[in-house]
Amino acid sequence: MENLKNIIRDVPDFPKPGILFKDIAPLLQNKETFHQAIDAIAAQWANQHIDVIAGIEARGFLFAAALAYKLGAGVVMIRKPGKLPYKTYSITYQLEYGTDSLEIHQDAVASGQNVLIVDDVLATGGTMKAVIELLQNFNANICGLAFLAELAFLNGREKLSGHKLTTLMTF
Ligand SMILES: O=P(O)(O)OC[C@H]1O[C@H](OP(=O)(O)OP(=O)(O)O)[C@H](O)[C@@H]1O
Ligand SMILES: Nc1ncnc2[nH]cnc12
Repeated sequence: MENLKNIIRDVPDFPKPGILFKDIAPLLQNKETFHQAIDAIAAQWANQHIDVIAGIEARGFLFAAALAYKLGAGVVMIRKPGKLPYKTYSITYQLEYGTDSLEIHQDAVASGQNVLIVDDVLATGGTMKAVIELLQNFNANICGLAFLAELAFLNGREKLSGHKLTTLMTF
């Protein structure tokens, strides 16, 4: 796992001064590290009978689709405002660098389905907390939260207590 961690690039002052951005692009574009990351996250969630994987736009989509294929699940898109064509539920939340909103189709998840929520990076936890709230619109079972990487110094995990949470690496 050290090679996965080492390939993530630090970009200071992006997207705002004072933010140290963890750029996962090098991990994605390398065929060995991308494959290794997907296999390792999938292994953490094998045999959990997951029906759908909810991926968070944009980088979360890359992991959600690959993991869903690997685990035999469907994919649900959680998107930035105004992108989804059908009726939506919406939520506004605080980000490490501003506020944002997310939306989901009102028929995205069926009653009783097992849902895994996936994103690339856990920072303050604001995004994932909002997505958990968004999923309260459905009578679904949130199996857990899967991340590639956690920025532990931002204590995002504290906002997500009560849910099974996995990450491949911690900064
Ligand atoms: O834990 P938090 O503090 O909420 O931050 C984590 C979120 O921030 C990033 O998304 P971003 O909004 O930068 O979108 P992107 O994937 O479209 O680049 C990342 O992909 C997570 O979704
Ligand atoms: N510092 C950071 N690096 C990468 N993705 C992020 N999402 C929120 N904060 C981030």
